[in-house]
Amino acid sequence: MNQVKIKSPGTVANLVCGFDILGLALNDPYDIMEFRLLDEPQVIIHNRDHFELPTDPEQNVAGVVLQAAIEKAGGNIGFEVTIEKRIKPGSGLGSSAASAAGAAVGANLLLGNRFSTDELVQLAMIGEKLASGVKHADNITPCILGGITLIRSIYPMDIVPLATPDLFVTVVHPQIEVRTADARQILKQKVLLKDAIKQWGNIAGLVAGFMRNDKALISRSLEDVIIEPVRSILIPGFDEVKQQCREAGALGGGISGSGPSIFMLSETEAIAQDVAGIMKAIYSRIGIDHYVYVTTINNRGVEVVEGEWSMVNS
Ligand SMILES: Nc1ncnc2c1ncn2[C@@H]1O[C@H](COP(=O)(O)OP(=O)(O)O)[C@@H](O)[C@H]1O
Ligand SMILES: N[C@@H](CCOP(=O)(O)O)C(=O)O
Repeated sequence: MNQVKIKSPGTVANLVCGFDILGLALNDPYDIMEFRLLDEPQVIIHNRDHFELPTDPEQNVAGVVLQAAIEKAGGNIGFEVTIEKRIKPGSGLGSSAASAAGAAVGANLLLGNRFSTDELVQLAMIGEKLASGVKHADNITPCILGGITLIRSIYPMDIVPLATPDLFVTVVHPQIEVRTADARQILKQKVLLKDAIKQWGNIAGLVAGFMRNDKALISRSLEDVIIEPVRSILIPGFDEVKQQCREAGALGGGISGSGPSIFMLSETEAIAQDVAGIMKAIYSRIGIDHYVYVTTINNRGVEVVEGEWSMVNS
C-alpha cells in the first residue's frame, strides 16, 4: 500500500473533572486525511479547507508528527498529506489532535503497522506539543482508539480504555477561538487540598460510573472545582447553558477540552435534541454565531475510508 485515506474524529478532552487524563471520541465532527508514501525524506502538506493552516511541516501538527515518523522509520521515506479539516482549529474539539493522531496512524498504515499504540500516542503528542506547548494525550488517545480513555500516566505511558456507555453527546461550538495554549496559561499552578479531594472523588466516580454503566453516578461526578471556574470566564453563556441543559434532563457536561465548545451527555436522543435547542436559543439571544452537533461516542477511532481519491496534484 502506498496511499491511504482516513477519517480522524473530533474528541472531547477532560470530561469535566479529568483535566489531561480523560477523553472521548465523537462520531461528528471529523477530519479527512489522505497520505501518499514518498521515496525521499520529505513532508509535503496540502490543505483542502478554508482554515489557512500552515503548509510548512515544522508549523503544522501533522507535519511535525510525520517528520518524527520518518526519523523513527530510519529516514529513507517521506509523506505527502492532504488535510480536509472539518474540526475548526481552536474549537476545543481536538482539532490539533485529529491532525496529530491522524498523521501518526496514516504513516503507520503506510509503513506496514510497525508502531505500537503507545508509540503512536508518543508520536502524536509531538503535534500536541506544537499546538499547545505541552504534551498531553487526552485527545489523541480516544482519537486513535475510539471510545472513552483514561491516561493514567504519560511517563511511562499507561493507557486505560474504559467502557463506553450508550450516551448521546450534544456539543455547542460558539464561533469564538480559544487557543489551548492560552487556556492553559491562565490556570492556577496550585490547588487547595479540599478542592483536590473533591476532584479526585469526582474522577473516581466518573470512571466507576462508565465502567458500571451507572448514569446517576456519571451525572453526580460531572463536576469540576479546579479548571472550570477559571476557564468558563472565557466562554459567554457558559453557566446558563450548563444550568438549563441539566434542568432539561442532561446527565451533565461542561467545557469541551479547553473550550469554547461546551458538551452535554444525555441518556436519550430526545433529551440530546432538547439540549441542542436550548444551546441554540441561548447563543442566538446572546448574538454569537454557533454550531451545534448532536452525536454519539465513536468506538472506532481513526479509520480507513474508501472513496474517491482527491489528493492535490495527483
Ligand atoms: N493541522 C493542524 N490542525 C489544527 N491546528 C493546527 C494544525 N497545525 C497547526 N495548528 C495550530 O494549532 C492551534 C490549534 O490547536 P488548539 O488550540 O489545540 O485547538 P483545538 O482545541 O481545536 O485542538 C492553532 O494555533 C493552529 O494554527
Ligand atoms: N487537556 C487539554 C485538552 C485540550 O483540548 P482541546 O480540544 O482544546 O485541544 C486542556 O484542557 O488544555
